[in-house]
Amino acid sequence: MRTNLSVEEALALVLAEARGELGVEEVPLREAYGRVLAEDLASRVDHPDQDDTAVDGYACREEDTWGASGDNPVRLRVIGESPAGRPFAGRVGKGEAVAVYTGAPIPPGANAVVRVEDTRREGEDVLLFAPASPKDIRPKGDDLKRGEVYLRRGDLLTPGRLGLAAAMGYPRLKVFRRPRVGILSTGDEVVEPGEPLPFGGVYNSNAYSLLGLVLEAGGEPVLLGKVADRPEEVLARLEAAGPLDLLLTSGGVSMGEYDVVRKVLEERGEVVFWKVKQQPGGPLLLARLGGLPVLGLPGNPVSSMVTFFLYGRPFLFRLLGRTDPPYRPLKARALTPFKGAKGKKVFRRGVLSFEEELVVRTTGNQSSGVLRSMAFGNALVVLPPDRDAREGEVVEVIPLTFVL
Ligand SMILES: Nc1nc2c(c(=O)[nH]1)N[C@H]1C(S)=C(S)[C@@H](COP(=O)(O)OP(=O)(O)OC[C@H]3O[C@@H](n4cnc5c(N)ncnc54)[C@H](O)[C@@H]3O)O[C@H]1N2
Ligand code: MOO
Repeated sequence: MRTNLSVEEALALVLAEARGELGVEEVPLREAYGRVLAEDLASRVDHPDQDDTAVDGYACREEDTWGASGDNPVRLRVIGESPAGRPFAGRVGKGEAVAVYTGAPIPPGANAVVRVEDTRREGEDVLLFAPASPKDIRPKGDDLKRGEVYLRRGDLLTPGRLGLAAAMGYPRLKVFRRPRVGILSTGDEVVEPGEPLPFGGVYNSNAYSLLGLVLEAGGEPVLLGKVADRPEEVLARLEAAGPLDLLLTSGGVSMGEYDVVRKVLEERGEVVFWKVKQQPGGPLLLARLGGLPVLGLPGNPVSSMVTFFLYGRPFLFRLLGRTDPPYRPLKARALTPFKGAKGKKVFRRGVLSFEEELVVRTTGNQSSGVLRSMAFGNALVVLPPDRDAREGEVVEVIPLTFVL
């Protein structure tokens, strides 16, 4: 077992456990939001499928309308109309116009459109108070070209991409199966919300903050409850859970020796590393149980969230083959001081905002037991080992991008 790793070494070992490929399933568009695409999608259509109008107005020949103005209107003869979905059958000749509505095909012969608000209808004729513009024509394939790949395997299906898949003509999409992530809590003091809280007890918040994080990262959380101090119980709980792609445990990693999960992992599995030079989250543990990767997250509520965000989330992204990075560091000016730690990389919680430049303020009490810092912070402030940040200094921040 390795110990006292740097954050980078630990992350590399965690990612190395994200082996193999998730199965693929086909889902209708309405169920595909937030899933990860398992195939490249080439457009089945051109969009628009022919030149069409971007405005309501009259399609005509641009050269017939030059010089049109309020004082000097141009008169054209209206020979028909082309609503969206019902193209005009004829051809627009010299001195002629066809009434068109946004999204309608431009009739042959026309090469420009004048907006309806720059016109006045007079029986069979229309008066133009401005010249027609070719800029209000959207060329065929402006948005999508048939055969071109716009969405790729590994792309997260955001609202815009779901719409794009629909626009390309796909009713169903192949997506990766959601990784199943078991969440197991330990600790005699841990009690489910709703139960009476005994003296010294604490409600099981970790299970639910982790559930949210797993969902947000594209996983399927499997709540395994809390285990008492019996190894057989842990194994029975895991067996009943069905197949998992990752197991998260929370608690019992700092002192370790008496902890049931640690005992099971050492006796039945293999501990890859324990302890990372970071704060919070120093006692993080990585193990294997059979083929199952296990992240032993520290019990403190902030520590379990931060370690999942830094290691569990990238693990799931890797397993899903996602094309977007799990987090994107930025630079921001610290408007409050942030305290570092000796020999450890530090992740403080801050509120990031834009006030002429990106700025970040502390969320206040930075104890690993104060969950409010994760509930109301929107960024981690990253300090290298042995470094405090003074007020006014530029620091690295990782936005907590909970996008789904
Ligand atoms: N002598 C030392 N003590 C501690 C060390 C150390 O190095 N030497 N490390 C500290 C650090 S850092 C952390 S983080 C914690 C990690 O503790 P454990 O993972 O062993 O977790 P517990 O002791 O079981 O609990 C810690 C804390 O978190 C609360 N907790 C636990 N589970 C939950 C849950 N599901 N929901 C909400 N809160 C939970 C628990 O009540 C404790 O308050 O160890 C330090 N100690
Ligand atoms: O790492 Mo412990 O995570 O600070 O309280």
